[in-house]
Amino acid sequence: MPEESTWRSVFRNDLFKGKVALVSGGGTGIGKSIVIELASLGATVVISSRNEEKCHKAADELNALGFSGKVAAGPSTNIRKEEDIQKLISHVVERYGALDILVNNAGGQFISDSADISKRGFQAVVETNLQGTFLMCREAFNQYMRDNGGSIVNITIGNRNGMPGMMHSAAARAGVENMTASLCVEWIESKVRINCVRPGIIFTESGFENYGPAGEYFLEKIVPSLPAKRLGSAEEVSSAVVWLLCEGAGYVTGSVICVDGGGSYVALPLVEIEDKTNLPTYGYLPMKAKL
Ligand SMILES: CCCCCCCCC/C=C/C(=O)SCCNC(=O)CCNC(=O)[C@H](O)C(C)(C)COP(=O)(O)OP(=O)(O)OC[C@H]1O[C@@H](n2cnc3c(N)ncnc32)[C@H](O)[C@@H]1OP(=O)(O)O
Ligand SMILES: NC(=O)C1=CN([C@@H]2O[C@H](COP(=O)(O)OP(=O)(O)OC[C@H]3O[C@@H](n4cnc5c(N)ncnc54)[C@H](OP(=O)(O)O)[C@@H]3O)[C@@H](O)[C@H]2O)C=CC1
Repeated sequence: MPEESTWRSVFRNDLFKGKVALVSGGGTGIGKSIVIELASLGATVVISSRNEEKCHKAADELNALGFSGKVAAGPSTNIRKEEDIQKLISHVVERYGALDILVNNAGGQFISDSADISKRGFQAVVETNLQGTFLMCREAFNQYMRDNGGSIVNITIGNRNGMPGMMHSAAARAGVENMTASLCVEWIESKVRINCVRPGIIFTESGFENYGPAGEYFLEKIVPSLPAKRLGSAEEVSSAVVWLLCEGAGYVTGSVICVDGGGSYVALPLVEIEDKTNLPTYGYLPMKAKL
């Protein structure tokens, strides 16, 4: 047991006191839950997304709940646009004097068979999730973290077994995870740590609203196949994010934490596959039809 005078748990209320954080997509769902954690632990948090009004509403709501003044909406930002990102990062650095923490949570996709995804559709998803995350990281590094250090978490998606029906997003997020592996080495000299959190299926009203009946399919078909037998909560994601961001994770960089109730380790029925043998067999022993 360490001496009492030197003992201090990493889990304490002022963990992020004096820190300035930026959470993209922080006005809704998982992002909002990350904002609540960071502000509760003392950080000043800027949130941004395309819909500025939504971010102002969320900031007002959270400040009224007791985070008085700790949460602020930044300018409207589409992470598909480089100039929006440059303006957002300079806004944070100029107005708050720092950018210690960046959470790249903004992202999304539509559900589609891969054969039906147009070039524009594929580009839109890659620009949002891979290019957008890269440009946010690059600007945060160039405008602040290169000289001052910092911590970055990128939110990805449960893509270990691919993701039939959301191929474009799973591929883009795999790119984010590999980019993270490169950046963690390139930027360690600047004392920048960068990690990913890979959520499985997390219930957020905002997220599921996008999917209509496809969202219902997820709930009905996939949940019973999940080892945890339930969806995850936004709070279960945000608690992993704040741990990665905090000083207690000081030796963790380039890693990916799965928050998925074990979903990565089973084959999920993400698409219906017709019950007939349609892959031709190569071999000499006669096989029974169903084996
Ligand atoms: C453990 C394991 C767990 C495994 C299981 C894991 C489950 C994961 C569950 C994940 C949940 C979430 O991510 S929840 C988060 C959900 N939230 C979101 O997705 C919101 C953000 N998404 C978006 O904004 C959109 O999806 C995105 C495509 C990125 C941008 O859309 P925009 O309309 O702005 O794009 P545009 O530039 O106007 O359109 C470009 C083209 O995109 C295509 N396109 C856009 N929307 C389309 C649509 N609904 N259906 C078809 N095609 C579409 C068209 O081809 C468009 O071209 P034209 O036709 O020529 O115009
Ligand atoms: N819920 C789930 O099961 C899972 C979610 N994820 C990922 O977690 C993140 C949060 O999802 P969740 O909270 O569920 O859903 P939300 O729809 O609430 O979150 C997505 C956020 O991203 C913002 N956003 C989307 N596109 C852009 C853009 N081009 N520029 C700037 N902001 C953008 C949205 O705001 P606005 O529309 O105002 O721009 C919104 O606030 C997303 O990246 C999602 O893909 C990953 C795995 C599973």
